[in-house]
Amino acid sequence: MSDLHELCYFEERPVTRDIYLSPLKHYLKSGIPATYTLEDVANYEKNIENAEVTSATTPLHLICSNIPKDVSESERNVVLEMIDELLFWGAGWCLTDRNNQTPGCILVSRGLKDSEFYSKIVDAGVRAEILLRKIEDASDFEFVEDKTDELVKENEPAESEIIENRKNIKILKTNEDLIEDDKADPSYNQEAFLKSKLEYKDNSLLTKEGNDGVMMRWEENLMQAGCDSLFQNYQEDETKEINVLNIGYGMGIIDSIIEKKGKSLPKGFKFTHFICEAHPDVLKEIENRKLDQISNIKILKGRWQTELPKLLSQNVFFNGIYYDTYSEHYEDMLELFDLIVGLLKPEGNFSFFNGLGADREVCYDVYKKVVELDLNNYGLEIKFDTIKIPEETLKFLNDKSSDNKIRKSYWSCSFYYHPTVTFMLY
Ligand SMILES: C[S@@+](CC[C@H](N)C(=O)[O-])C[C@H]1O[C@@H](n2cnc3c(N)ncnc32)[C@H](O)[C@@H]1O
Repeated sequence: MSDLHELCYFEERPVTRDIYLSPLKHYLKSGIPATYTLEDVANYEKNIENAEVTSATTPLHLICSNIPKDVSESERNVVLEMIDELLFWGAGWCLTDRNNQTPGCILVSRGLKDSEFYSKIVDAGVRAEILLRKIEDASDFEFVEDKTDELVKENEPAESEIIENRKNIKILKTNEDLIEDDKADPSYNQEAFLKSKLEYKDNSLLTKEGNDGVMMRWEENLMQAGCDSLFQNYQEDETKEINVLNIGYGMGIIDSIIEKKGKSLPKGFKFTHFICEAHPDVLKEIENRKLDQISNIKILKGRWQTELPKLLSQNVFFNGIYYDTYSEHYEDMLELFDLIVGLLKPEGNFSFFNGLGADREVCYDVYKKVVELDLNNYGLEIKFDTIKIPEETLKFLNDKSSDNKIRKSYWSCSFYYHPTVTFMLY
């Protein structure tokens, strides 16, 4: 073990600046990388060069594993400064150790989720995600390329990155998974998805070839919460013309709930329910269910990217908009926000299926903040309600047995952050 790593076990108490922080600063300033791992040390001691890296147990992992349970206030401040120092020198907030844990995951498993240590990791994640996006945007311009390379080295995790798959769910991929990355996968690539065959079976909508869950019945109470958000302020609409838009029909769960709600509106309200859907097999199902023959339902056949701009020019405005698609990415959501601000009535509400980062709690918390910052840029604010995911649902979703019809599980958090978005200045 190196001297740097040894510091992170807090064997000597109390934890003071002199014993811990000063030497840590010294090691980092003298060139030891903040991402120097136990695995690097082991390879060095065995004289192994260019070893394939499969895990990264960094000083930040060790600190998170070893913060004493009985840490005093002054010790806590020193540990927080050590975390700050490591993050300043580029310690990766989302690197994974041999147990596939990030530093934040370790804090969660030790019951330290409500601590300042955890907040620091989450804030570092938010900064890194936003910075990376800016760098990606800036790399379109040649004149900034050299500088951004340096920034990437300093801030980008070396061996893992956040990517997204189905339903906008951002997942942390480690180096092993990255090799497997398949851009032609319908759960990742929208063009491939729209060409793939889908089938409705076992209370789910699945891709025929891959058995990936596009939509599943367990999300019913999340859809109920989504619908509740859309109708939150309809009483304030003086025109009494209530328009609700659902983007992505899937199994039509939220649409059935929206229809029921529409029927229960007080007399005098004129209710129209718009559904935007792009997949041919789902459009066929909509036809089979004869939804296009219901007078207050309007089906927008095509991708929202094509259909919603048309509404803008027709001056249609919405009391509620819900977004839940498949095989789209966070960048698509950012594009959608441009349209949301144009389509939402001033008292309107927007909500979406929130799978952003949901494969592990720390990523889910990072994206809870990232999306808030992005929406704030549009003059929108977001409120989250936490909904518990039942144990049996989690067990079913993560069941690896051959009986389970879904190929890949897409949910592992024991709770769901349900979002409701409104204009700040309303
Ligand atoms: C997860 S399902 C929606 C489930 C729905 N919320 C429910 O309650 O059953 C996603 C749906 O979005 C559709 N979709 C995917 N990308 C789309 C796009 N760009 N525009 C419109 N619909 C899209 C898919 O075909 C699929 O039917």
